Amino acid sequence: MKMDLPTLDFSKYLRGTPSEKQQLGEALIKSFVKHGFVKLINHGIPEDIVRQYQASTKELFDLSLEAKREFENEKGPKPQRGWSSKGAEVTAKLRKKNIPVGSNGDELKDEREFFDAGPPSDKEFINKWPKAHLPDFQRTMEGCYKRLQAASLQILNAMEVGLKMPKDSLTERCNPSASEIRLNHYPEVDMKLLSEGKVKRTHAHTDFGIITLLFQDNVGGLELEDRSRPDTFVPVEPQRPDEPSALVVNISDTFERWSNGTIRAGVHRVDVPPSMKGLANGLCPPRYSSVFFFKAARETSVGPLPSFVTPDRPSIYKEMTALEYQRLKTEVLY
Ligand SMILES: O=C(O)CCC(=O)C(=O)O
Ligand SMILES: [Fe+2]
Repeated sequence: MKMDLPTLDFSKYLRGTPSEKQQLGEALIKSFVKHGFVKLINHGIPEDIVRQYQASTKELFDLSLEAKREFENEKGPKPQRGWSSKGAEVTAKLRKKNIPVGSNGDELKDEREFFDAGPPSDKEFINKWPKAHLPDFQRTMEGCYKRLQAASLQILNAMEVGLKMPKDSLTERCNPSASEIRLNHYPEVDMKLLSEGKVKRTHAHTDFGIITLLFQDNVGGLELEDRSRPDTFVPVEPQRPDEPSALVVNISDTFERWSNGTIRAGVHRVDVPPSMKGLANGLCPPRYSSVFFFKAARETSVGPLPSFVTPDRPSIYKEMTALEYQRLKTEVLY
């Protein structure tokens, strides 16, 4: 079953007339309310940055296991830093619905390895880099980080326009930056393992931040929940090799909380490419994605914003800081 995920031309916001900006902002919010997702073309991130981001993703995971262990993430209730091996976290545990009765969910593994890095200047949760093996990687990632943070702020400004909120009333909650880069590698895998049902490339979940920005490769497999038919998932078209990069953006938990549940986080997962659905043998090709979790400043509240709380719609989420929320969520993963 296909779903038409809106593709919006973000240059209409970046370089448009006031009325084009307004239209884009409203279309953005409409898509987020309906799907929790949108695709943006002409997103303003230069193509050479996107290519560097994707090439560095592949280069990192091509390192030997032994090399990757030198910058491995330490498990715990805290922002993740460095490399996480296959099965290190159990993403499925982020969504209670995933867990069968009588199980704690530990058998619901993800067939993926990933890498996380926070703000370049982070003194609290220090980044881990593959310095000895890829000397330029850190500089490239820091460049990508800055450009993706800037793009995220522009998208959030466009959301303010769509929601008729004062300019910067949302973006002012994002300084200093606590966003994170996430690189994913889904290794080539036997279809038999994926067809058994317990192991997925990534089990269904929502992300923790405000919005998530994602560049995919040409393989396919990202799926989002169809809200008109809960618990069914539909594919997001993969990137076409001959077209400029499309940025996939989804609403994440912090925005759902800020909006007091009026704009819900997009539930998503990674499955086999659409052409391989239903096959129980053969090999599923490797896949890579380059992601940016745009987050609120650590001390900022992730409780509902006053403009979303009314006598008819009292607050449905607890007050806590963005860092407390991240600790709570990462604690569940291990
Ligand atoms: O690889 C993808 O397309 C999705 C990755 C994802 O959902 C995540 O890293 O949170
Ligand atoms: Fe995700």
